[in-house]
Amino acid sequence: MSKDTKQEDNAPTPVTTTPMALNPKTVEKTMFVNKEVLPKMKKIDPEEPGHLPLNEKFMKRWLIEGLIGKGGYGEIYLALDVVRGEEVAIKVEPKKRRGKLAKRMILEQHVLAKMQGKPHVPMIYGSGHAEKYNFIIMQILSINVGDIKKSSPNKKLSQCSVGRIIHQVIAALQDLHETGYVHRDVKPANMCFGIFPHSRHTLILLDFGLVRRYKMESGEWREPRLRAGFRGTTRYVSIRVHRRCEQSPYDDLVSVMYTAYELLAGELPWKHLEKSEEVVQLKEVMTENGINPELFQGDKSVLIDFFKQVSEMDPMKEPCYEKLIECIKVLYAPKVLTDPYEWEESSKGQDEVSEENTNSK
Ligand SMILES: Nc1ncnc2c1ncn2[C@@H]1O[C@H](COP(=O)(O)OP(=O)(O)OP(=O)(O)O)[C@@H](O)[C@H]1O
Repeated sequence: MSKDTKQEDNAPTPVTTTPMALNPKTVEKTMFVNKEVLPKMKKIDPEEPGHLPLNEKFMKRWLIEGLIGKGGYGEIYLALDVVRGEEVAIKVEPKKRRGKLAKRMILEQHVLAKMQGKPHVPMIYGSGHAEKYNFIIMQILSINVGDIKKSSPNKKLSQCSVGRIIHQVIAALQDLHETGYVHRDVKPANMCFGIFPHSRHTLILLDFGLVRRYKMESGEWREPRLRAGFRGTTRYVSIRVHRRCEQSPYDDLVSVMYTAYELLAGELPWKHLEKSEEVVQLKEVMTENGINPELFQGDKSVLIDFFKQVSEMDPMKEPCYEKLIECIKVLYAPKVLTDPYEWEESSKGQDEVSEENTNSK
């Protein structure tokens, strides 16, 4: 569960009927999935109630193969769609939480449905509700960026990978913001790459359970509340969120800024602080009186311009996404978004070796 995340406060949209019709246009063939790139399975504690049973069919169609993700509200399973012979991800959330109807996934499927066709959101193949759960059937993705970082040899990513990740997150947020919503939980664990040769360099933003509408269909911004509840994850939220301000696109971009720092530097300066008041103090030290050079020494200095641009933005205005992208491109030039990432380059050697071994048998 995201630290400090709470129940979404938007009006819910009803879940689609059970199950929503599959859209053949959005169904991607997953028959030739290389199991090596699938997310690692988590152990299921048999004592803990509420899991979907392994090797049984959910809704008579999706054979549950393992647990791949577990948040505070829902669980994500790898499953085989027995009708199409394809691997999918199933996100489930109990319909009731502490006696109340759970709304997060209802809102999430609503926003995901609106965003279908955009390059940086997961494709959804169906959604609805079963006896005890709300569920979303979606495109299966690779391990998340937070776990990629953790498994890299020095627990950080190269400037070139970070630049390309951040470029794509900004593009993902531009699409979401243009639909009228703010994400409110941008962090490395909510970013995954695709698993196919044509999608493995495309970053997908996940977890739309905390979104909030900030502007109307007309483009007019909603009146900000004087005091908003805390939504997000302490490590990545902006100073404004600590101060309980209404979130705007600016706040998502501040989370992108902290994400960039964490991926590049290995950790954020407040990683080991437990109290939210201490975290916000250090965030203030970092940017409140201009960018603090102490915290941007060595390799981190490449982030100074990006930090300046984001932290000097007006939170009440639409961001200039193109300018931010131009600024972050400096980190990965002359590479391009389709070039292999460092983790592929290290596994490429191994793939070649294992292929050679197979061939020589
Ligand atoms: N479609 C997918 N394919 C592969 N892995 C996924 C997919 N969706 C989610 N995951 C994995 O599951 C993890 C949790 O997913 P998600 O954030 O959507 O769940 P959540 O219950 O809303 O979490 P939280 O309580 O942290 O907000 C992600 O970090 C990711 O690693």
